[in-house]
Order: sequence, then C-alpha cells, then structure tokens
Amino acid sequence: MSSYAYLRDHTTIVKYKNQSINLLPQILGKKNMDWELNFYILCSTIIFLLAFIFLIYKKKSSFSKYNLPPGPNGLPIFGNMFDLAGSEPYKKIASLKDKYGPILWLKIGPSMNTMVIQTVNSSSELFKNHDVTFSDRNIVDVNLAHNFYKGSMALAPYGNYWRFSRRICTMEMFVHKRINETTLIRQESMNKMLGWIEKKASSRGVLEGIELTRYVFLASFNMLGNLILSKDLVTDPESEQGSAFFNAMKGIMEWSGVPNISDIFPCLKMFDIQGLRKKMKRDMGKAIEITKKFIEERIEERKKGEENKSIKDLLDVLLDFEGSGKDEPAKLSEHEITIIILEMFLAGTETTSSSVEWALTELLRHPQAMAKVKLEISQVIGPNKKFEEHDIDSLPYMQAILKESLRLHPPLPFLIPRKAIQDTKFMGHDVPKGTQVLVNVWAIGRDPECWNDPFEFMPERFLGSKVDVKGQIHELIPFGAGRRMCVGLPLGHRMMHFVFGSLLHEFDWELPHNVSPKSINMEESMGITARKKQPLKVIPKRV
Ligand code: HEM
Repeated sequence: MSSYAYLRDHTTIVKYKNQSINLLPQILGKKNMDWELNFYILCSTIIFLLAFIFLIYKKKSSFSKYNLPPGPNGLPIFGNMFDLAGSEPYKKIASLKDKYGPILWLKIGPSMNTMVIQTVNSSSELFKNHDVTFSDRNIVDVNLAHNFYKGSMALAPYGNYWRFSRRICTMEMFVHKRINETTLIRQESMNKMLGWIEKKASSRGVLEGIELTRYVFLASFNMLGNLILSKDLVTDPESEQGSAFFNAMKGIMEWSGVPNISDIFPCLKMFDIQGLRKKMKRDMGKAIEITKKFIEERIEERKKGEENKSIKDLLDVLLDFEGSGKDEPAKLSEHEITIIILEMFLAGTETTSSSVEWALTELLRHPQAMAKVKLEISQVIGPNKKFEEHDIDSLPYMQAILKESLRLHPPLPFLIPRKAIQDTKFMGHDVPKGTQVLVNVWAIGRDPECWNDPFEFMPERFLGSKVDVKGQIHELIPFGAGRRMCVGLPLGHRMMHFVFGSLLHEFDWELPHNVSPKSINMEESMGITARKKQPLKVIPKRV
C-alpha cells in the first residue's frame, strides 16, 4: 500500500541520481525529438528552479516562527534526503536518537516536513494525548492511479468514510466471532500450502532450499481470497501465468514500495521520471478490471439464484450494504467495493508472510529456541493430529517467539505514516499542520530504557509478561496503536500463528549445506514491508 511509502526519501536519492543523470541525455538526444519539446523542458526547468528558490525562501521565513523539534541540518533544496539513503532507513534514523533525542525533525526535499518518534515515551505521548491530531494520512503520487485513494480505508482522511469502512470490514472479517466461524476456510488453504511444500520436499532440487515466504504469501493470499470472494485465487504455486490477479497485485505492491522522486519534488510529477505512475496505472488497472469481473459474476449468480453459500463473504456484505446516507453512504459504489477488496489483499498478505519468514529465520539462528518450540508443539498437539487454530492459545512459547520476532523485525518499521491535521504543540515543540509523522517501531523495539539486551533474540522475556501486540502497551507496537492501528490485527495475528505453528508441526527445517545459522544474511530491504533482502531458503523434512 503506497502510503507505506513515506521513506521514498532516501533510496530515491540514489535512484534519482542514477536515473536523472542517465536518462535526461537519452531523452534529450532522441533524434526525432522535436525542438518545441526541448524548449518546453528548458523553460519548465527554469521555472521550477525559480519556484524552488521562492518556495525555500517562503518556507524558511514561515517556519522561523516555529519551535520545531531538533534534527540534522539538511542541504538546500534536498533537505535531509541524502542523510537517509539506503535500504534500512529506520536504522539510520534510529542512530540519530543519541544526538537529537526522542523526537527528530527532518526535511525531505523542499516541502516534506517529517517528525520521527524514536522512543517508547514519545510514542506513548503521541498515542495517549495526540492520537486524533496525527490521524490523517499522506497521499503519494502512485496512490492517485485510478483514484485508488478515493476508496481506500488506509489512506482515507480521519473522517466519516474511514470510520464507516473500518466498521464494515471489522464486522465482516475481524471480530472474533467472525474469525471463529471462518476457521475451516483457512484450514483448507493451509492444507493446500502444506501439500505444495510436501511435493517440493520430495523433488530433486530441494537440497538448495525452498523459498518459504513464497508459499506463505500464496497461502495468505488464498485465505483472504476465500474470506473475501469465496475463491482460491492461486491453485498452482509453480505457474504464475494462471493468476493474472496475483501478478497484478504483486506489481502494485512493488511500485508502492519504490521511493518516488515525484513525491519529494512535486513539481516533477508531470514527468513521472521513474515511470512509477505509468506502471502503477497498468497494474492497478488490471487488478481493478479483474475485481470488477468478480463483482459482475457475483451479481449475475445472484440474479440467477445460483448462490449457495452458508457464510456470506466480504463481497456479499459490501454489495448488500444499505446505509443512512448521512454519516455513511446509502450504497457503496462499484469503485469503493473494488478498492476495499484490493486493499485487504495488499495489506494482509506481505505483512503476514514477512512476519513468518523472520520468525523462522530467527529460529534457525537459535537452535535451542527451535528445539524448545518444537517440543512444546509436539506435547500440546501430538504426532497424528493437524495443527488447528484453537491450539494457538495453549502454546505460550510459540507466541513469545512471534512477539520477539516482531519486536526485532516489525514488517512496517515506520507504521503507515500519519499526518498532522492541525498545528499542534508536541512535547514542547511546534508541529505544523500537514507534517508527516513516522513512528520508528524498529527503534522503539530496541529502546534500552525498556528492553534488557535489546539486540538479542530472547523469546523468554515474554513468558509470564503482560506485554502483547494489541496497541495498549507502547513498547511493542508492530500493528500500530491508537485509532489508525491495524484493523486486520485479529485476523493477521491468527493467520500468522496458524501458518507458523503448522509449518513447525509438520516439518523439520534445515538450512542448505552452504549456510550455517551464523552466516544467514540478516539484511533488510524496505519495500512495501521491511523484508529479508535475501529470501530465506530452507529444506523441509517431514517430521
Ligand atoms: C502480521 C500481519 C500484519 C501486520 C504486522 C500489520 C501491520 C499494520 C500496521 C503497522 C498498520 C498501520 C498502523 C498505524 O498506522 O498505526 C496497519 C494498518 C492496516 N492494516 Fe495491517 N497488518 C497485518 C495484517 C493485516 C491484515 C491481515 C489486514 C486485512 C486483511 C490488514 C489491514 C490493514 C488496514 C486496512 C490498515 C489501515 C488501517 C487504517 O488506516 O485505519 N492488516 N497494519
């Protein structure tokens, strides 16, 4: 989801440097390019430069009256964006905490003012006393493709549409009663995933290791497909051709995660220098087209009376919705239904699969923890039974492992950026309206004020502890906190534990011969989530 894109600041820089320097001469040198276009580009460049200088001057004078939080001096025009280059920006920003304290001020490009929350105390202050003030979201360039932002809950301004869409999705998919009613649906998707892995485990190439996250991603995709559309969307993990929808969604996720020069320099938007808007339009267009077909098919089935489902899925609920027309719509438009559906897939798949991948990676690095959790699972479930969702509550050590892994590897290390609705005073500083707010969950999970040995993987720290991920205790907030915290938490939490537990129960996991626990590459790469840069490769062995 592209508001997960706030960081576009840093790596953009590198890309910006590479691309603009390389591309412009090519563009300008095209033989058939007509001189009017050259003239147009030249004039635009001059106008933009003048506009920059004017903007900087104006901003400087208007901001001098504010007592802003502290932060490093940036370069003219580019601000702090060069300070933030790299694929793990949250780490770089965390390292500025010692010098600048619990809140940090950054200026990215000429106009993107950003406040970063770096400690447990400052995040508590934000969520307890300023949650509403910081409850808007930033819309970035790729969100404009096909008006995605207009139907989106995650990008909606704090207001009626956001409230309504959150309520309807919660009632249909995320309340505990609903989650319990749909257990069997997830079990079927799980069985399919285990079958795919089993097949792969007996294939020739298995000793090189399988890319586990791919299977978890597909299983999450199918679980959501069944809850939302009553369909398996991927039937064969080896063939992606069969799944145009899956490919389009992968594309959307990819373009959402790439930092975009258009967001830092809005005056360059029209050039779409990296081609991201174009790619997003293509893939979003495809995903929308396919989702509309699902909707039309459903309407046809209903007309013919062919529907024979015992449980209504999300699509049924959205189609049937009738509201008061006052603080909620009277009916949902086709566009809104389409975007709500797409957003559930975008928000729920990569987050879940990335969490499971990190947790298994940590276990492979810590064989004692692996042995302990396998013992716990085998004692609770026994050898001849499948792992079921209700087993999760009886597995405190497995839960502790997932908490510890989310502490060290939050899939959204800056949450989804928020935006100040109005000018406000925060911890003695002025924060102007429109400021982007990043909560550095990565830094908070390592805050030495709260955690002993913060860089160590020690699941035991959660045994007998009241700390959970539900957003009330601000030490551990991988799902966020406050009004905009993850709406899918109950389902995401359940899916993540179910998949992780099933993988551990059904298989022993080993590293390929050329990798040892100590040599596993732990680098991260920030796209739509902070993923492992090198996907984990593991060898499954039937228990
Ligand atoms: C391990 C799994 C997941 C993690 C770690 C996660 C994490 C997050 C985080 C950090 C946020 C931003 C919170 C904030 O800004 O304070 C968020 C928002 C959101 N998540 Fe999740 N999520 C997960 C699974 C899911 C699932 C399964 C769904 C739906 C099927 C989902 C749907 C959403 C939506 C729609 C929002 C936007 C909420 C709003 O703006 O009001 N998430 N998630």
